[in-house]
Amino acid sequence: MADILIKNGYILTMDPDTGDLKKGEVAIENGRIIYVGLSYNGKADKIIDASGSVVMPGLVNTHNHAGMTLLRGYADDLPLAEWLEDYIWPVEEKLGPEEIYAGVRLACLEMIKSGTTTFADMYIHEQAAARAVEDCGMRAALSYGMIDFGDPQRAESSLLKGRNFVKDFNGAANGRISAMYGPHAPHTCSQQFLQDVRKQARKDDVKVHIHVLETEAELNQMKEKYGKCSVNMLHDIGFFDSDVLAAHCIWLSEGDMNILAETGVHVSHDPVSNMKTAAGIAPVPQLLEKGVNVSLSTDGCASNNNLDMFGVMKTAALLHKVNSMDLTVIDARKVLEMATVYGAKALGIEAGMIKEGYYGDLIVVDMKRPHLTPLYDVDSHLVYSARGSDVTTVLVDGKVLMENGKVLCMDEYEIMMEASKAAKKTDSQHLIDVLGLNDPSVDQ
Ligand SMILES: C[C@H]1O[C@@H](n2cnc3c(N)ncnc32)[C@H](O)[C@@H]1O
Ligand SMILES: [Zn+2]
Repeated sequence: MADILIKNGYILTMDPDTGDLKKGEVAIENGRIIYVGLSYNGKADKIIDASGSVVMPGLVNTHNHAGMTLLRGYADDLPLAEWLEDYIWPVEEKLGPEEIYAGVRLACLEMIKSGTTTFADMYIHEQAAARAVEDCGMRAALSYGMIDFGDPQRAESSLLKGRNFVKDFNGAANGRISAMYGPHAPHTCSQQFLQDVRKQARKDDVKVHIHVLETEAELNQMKEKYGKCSVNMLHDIGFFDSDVLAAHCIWLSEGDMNILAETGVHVSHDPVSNMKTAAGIAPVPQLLEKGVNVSLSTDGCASNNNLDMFGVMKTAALLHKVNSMDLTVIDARKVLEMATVYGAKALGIEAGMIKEGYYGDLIVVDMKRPHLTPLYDVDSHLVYSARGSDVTTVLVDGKVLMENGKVLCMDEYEIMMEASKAAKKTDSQHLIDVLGLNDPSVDQ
């Protein structure tokens, strides 16, 4: 007997072997998909009616700093280096594990409500992020953000934090959490430190998550320091392998792209963040052409400023069309693949497709909405017309986290209250109390 049977939906399997099904059924048992087809022959404990909806794999957001929901709108419209160094890094010092827990809970709530089932993260106090992920039921690949700035003592303490995180959380939450090493970037970490991290990751058999060539300033700094760009430096020290997830990858030469393709590095593309911070435009069509696995991501909430992967999908498509002045350069199906299949591949998880044996990580998108009417082409609507708020039901690991728009795995109001309270730790003079935290008549 299946645990859950989803009926009457348009099944966007994203699986080239089966193709999509205009009206199909998906059965889930013990967290895994056990049937995808026209009609399931067995019984199920629970039926989900997906009439008028698309059933698709949950979206995979491959680069986030989830705790940064607390800094949403804290400092905007500033040059990237100034934004990070003068605003974000100093205020992060004020945030402890309890605040980050509240911020990541808020991030998870926002992601679940907009159809993301898995995310990759790199941040401070990451054990608090792991706790939040464990509590809410999402899937995540988490890493402790490590920076040494060339200071051997910082290198040692950072690596220790990273190692402890991997030891404590890789495989946690019944396998929903995987741990990665998260050296911040080639210009904030010394070469020695990057080598040490690389060695440790191989030893522990876990993946590595890093920012690469987000800004032209990084490119110039690297050339000055090493006489070569970040990609060449990382390649020369043997850092690159198919277990590396590199975020941004904007300032790439043709040779750099070839290195990423040859070494099997996965690229996480953050179009909304890159546009907002004016970091540049990653050469995504060229990377895809060379066979690089490019997935999609929001980046942290402070540079986006939300975690809606539907917005990211649309932006990715539009950005590369206008940048190349060729609207065939990236189509809706390719964008959907990047947000599902390629994301799961980057993180090495059996998800991103509705396929027998894969995790029961899927979402239901309601198509009975004015902005989705009429319906000729499902791919087109999902990428160009839909929004995260069209997602009604979300399953992760075969558990229903949201059903018909109601979040079951947490109390929405409480999460917003706790995050708003945590945001007070920033000491910002600009925080506006919309939830009535300071009103004694509001139950706290
Ligand atoms: C893990 C670390 O990464 C920082 N961080 C957040 N957003 C960006 C970005 N766009 N580029 C570089 N670093 C970033 C966080 O502020 C944290 O300190
Ligand atoms: Zn980032």
